[in-house]
Amino acid sequence: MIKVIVSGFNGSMGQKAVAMVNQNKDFQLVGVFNPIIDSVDPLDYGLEPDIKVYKDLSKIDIDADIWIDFSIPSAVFDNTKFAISKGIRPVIGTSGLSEEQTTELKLLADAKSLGGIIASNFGISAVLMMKFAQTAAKYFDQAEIVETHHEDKLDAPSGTALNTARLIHEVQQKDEPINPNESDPLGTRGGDYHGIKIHAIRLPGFIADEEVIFGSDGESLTVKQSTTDRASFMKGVQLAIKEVMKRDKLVIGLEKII
Ligand SMILES: NC(=O)C1=CN([C@@H]2O[C@H](COP(=O)(O)OP(=O)(O)OC[C@H]3O[C@@H](n4cnc5c(N)ncnc54)[C@H](OP(=O)(O)O)[C@@H]3O)[C@@H](O)[C@H]2O)C=CC1
Ligand SMILES: O=C(O)C1=N[C@H](C(=O)O)C[C@H](O)C1
Repeated sequence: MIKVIVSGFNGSMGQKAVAMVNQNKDFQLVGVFNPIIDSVDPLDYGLEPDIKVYKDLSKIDIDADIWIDFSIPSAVFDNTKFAISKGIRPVIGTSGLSEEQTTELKLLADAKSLGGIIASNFGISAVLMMKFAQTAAKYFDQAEIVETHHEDKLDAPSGTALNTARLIHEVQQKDEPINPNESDPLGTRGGDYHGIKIHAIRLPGFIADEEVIFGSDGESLTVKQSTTDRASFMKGVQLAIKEVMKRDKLVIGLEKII
């Protein structure tokens, strides 16, 4: 039985993660964490009475194999560092980690031979979109990314958009802006990652969509995915949990293991 702690347990994704863990016969929910809660009574959250509810990281003292994190960008680094320090394998979905933070976490986990994953997106459609985009980047020199999310999203660009841009850049290895003479007083050309423009839309009526548009002389190619239910992320989380239990390194990106 794989023992799991869910951090950010009562958020939109945390609730899906708790439900998934409870439904999977190979997993056992042992604890949940969120510092911004009033009660530590599991019954107040519809949890079984033996589940430990924590609001203080330093008080987490239970035996656990996996730390699932769907919290907030400003907290995920400290949460992950804590999990690694306790030998709990991190399965991190929270966005907002910088490249430096990600590298530091990888070094910490690898030094302890601890398996884990930081995945910008656990959705199969998004992972395939990123893989297809990386393949297309070999044949198209120019790409722009448009990501659309619900209006409560705290960070922009999305972790998925940033990871897509990284994967494209890995192949293209370009660093210059496409048109350095461009005038854009309103910032309408979007963010710039090594010449790959990223446009972030925040609107009610959406969960998470992304399209990657490639352009070349006389032709274009669009790779697009849409998320219409957060439950879709849980297939990837389950797969990641089982996979990291067999590994001794921190993996960056679900696309590296499927
Ligand atoms: N990788 C993936 O596939 C996916 C990643 N995400 C990412 O997951 C994260 C969570 O998304 P979502 O569930 O929609 O957001 P929510 O705001 O719904 O949930 C976040 C939860 O974390 C809680 N929280 C606040 N501070 C901490 C802390 N220090 N430690 C633990 N929990 C804390 C919040 O509490 P309170 O509300 O009281 O502040 C809230 O309950 C985001 O970064 C999002 O981008 C989302 C979907 C898929
Ligand atoms: O905040 C979200 O909702 C999502 N966040 C992740 C991201 O930043 O890419 C994954 C997905 O896009 C949903």
